[in-house]
Amino acid sequence: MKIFTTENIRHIDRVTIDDEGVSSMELIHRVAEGVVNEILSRWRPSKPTMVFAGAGNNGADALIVAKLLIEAGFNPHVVLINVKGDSLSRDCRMAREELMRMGNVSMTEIVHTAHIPPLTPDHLVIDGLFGTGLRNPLEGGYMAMARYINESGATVVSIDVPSGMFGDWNTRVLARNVVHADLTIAVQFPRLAFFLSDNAELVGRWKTVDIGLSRKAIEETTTKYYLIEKDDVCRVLKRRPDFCSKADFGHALLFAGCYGMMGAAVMAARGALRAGVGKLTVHSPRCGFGVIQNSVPEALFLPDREENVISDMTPRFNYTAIGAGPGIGTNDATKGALETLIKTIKRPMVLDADALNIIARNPALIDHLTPGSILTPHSVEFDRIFGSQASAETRLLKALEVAHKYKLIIVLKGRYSATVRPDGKVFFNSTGSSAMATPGSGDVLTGIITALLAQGYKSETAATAGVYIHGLAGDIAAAEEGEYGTTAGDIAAATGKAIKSILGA
Ligand SMILES: NC(=O)C1=CN([C@@H]2O[C@H](COP(=O)(O)OP(=O)(O)OC[C@H]3O[C@@H](n4cnc5c(N)ncnc54)[C@H](OP(=O)(O)O)[C@@H]3O)[C@@H](O)[C@H]2O)[C@@H](O)CC1
Ligand SMILES: [K+]
Repeated sequence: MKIFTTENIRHIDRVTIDDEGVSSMELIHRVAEGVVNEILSRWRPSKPTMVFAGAGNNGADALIVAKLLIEAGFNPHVVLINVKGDSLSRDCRMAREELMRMGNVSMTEIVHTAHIPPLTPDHLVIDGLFGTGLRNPLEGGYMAMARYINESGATVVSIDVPSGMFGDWNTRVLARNVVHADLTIAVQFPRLAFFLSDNAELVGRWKTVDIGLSRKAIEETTTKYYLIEKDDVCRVLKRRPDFCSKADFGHALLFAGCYGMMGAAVMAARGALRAGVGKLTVHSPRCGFGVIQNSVPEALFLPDREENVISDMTPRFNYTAIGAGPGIGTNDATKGALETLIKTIKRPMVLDADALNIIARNPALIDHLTPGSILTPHSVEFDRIFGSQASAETRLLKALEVAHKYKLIIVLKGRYSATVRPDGKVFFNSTGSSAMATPGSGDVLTGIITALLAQGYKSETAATAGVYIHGLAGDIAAAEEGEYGTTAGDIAAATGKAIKSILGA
């Protein structure tokens, strides 16, 4: 699914109104119906409800929501901001008239000074103060109103975006000056800001309401941001031919493990095997022999000459893909071995965990990475290499810059892992949950992506499909084991089921 910027959405909205002859009032009604359906599925009409409406079309949406709630038996109190009595947009004025025709509407219209009726924690707030027409971060009375709503402890449903938050970038915005929603119901599309962890507490849970914006305009409008969904992965995953052998599915090499961290090698190996690699070699220190042979007997074991750490990463065979990092530690011998590997290898690799920590200690290595190499850092690992970032937003922007500069694929791991490509495109992942915040989870991902690379998928595809498969495997595992009990082993074990469900076989 495309994720559009606010500017894109305004354009699509305009085309829908101008070319397809749908009136903006009709669109406002569709938004309001969608919002009210969500409310009716959660709360009874006896719920004390206050609707906050701003002067623009976000306010118009809110006023029609109030009307529909009254029709459904609710008794909402409406607070409408109409500075000096003449600031309402045309649609907001029409929505106000439509609401007032209901008669007996309980309303406070703020014209000069704000006097807001008391809000209690028992209240349901419908937040239609500001949507995508926000020009600057909230100040003065608007800011005070957002804070008042937040401090009330009421349950908040925001229309389109939490008021005070921009749909795209929020570098200049302070969280406490934005309405904190429990549920945000976005018009047609989720916003870029929803996928950045900084905004999670503002957006709450989110849903979209389909208001039938122009299909043609949606198709024709280009964007750099996407949400990866099942169909996208299904389209790129190749089905296996009837006549095939393991030789058709590549030979991957994993440099993984050290004394005390052999489990990371096991997790990566299991992920790779469940992701369909034809042949897998695990290169670990000698101490890992029994561990690998016993727990992943399907893999070949290649012992390092050292007992406890990897000291040599010279590939002795033309492997179709190499992954390095899980559990290797940052010992000097391993550091030297990885540096040599990075400087000599001419094909894209997957680098994770301690491989990233080693790069962080010698950032000049980045220049030697083969274009198309895939780095899979979580936020701390990313910052160690590319410098401390103030927010998830600046981290994403930095990732875009370095992915372009060094021609790398960077997977920023998190709730919505973002795969950032050299061409400036960002693919947010839609699968996975907090159940995957468990040791070894990232090692499984390294194994999956390395296995896809080994099978001949391009780096970009291996990364985005790998992240989706990994998240779906996490969802399948969590359905059995729950958010506390899911382990990396469960995620690895569910990887095959995830691929099966994507392919629909
Ligand atoms: N996408 C779609 O297809 C559809 C979208 N729809 C809905 O429309 C919403 C967008 O509506 P919108 O453009 O009227 O803007 P909105 O957010 O209501 O605010 C504008 C008002 O705020 C004011 N203002 C701005 N910044 C301010 C500040 N810092 N401090 C104080 N004031 C400030 C601004 O003042 P002005 O700039 O005019 O001086 C103006 O009065 C969108 O989010 C969605 O809910 C649906 O209805 C139908 C289909
Ligand atoms: K809003």
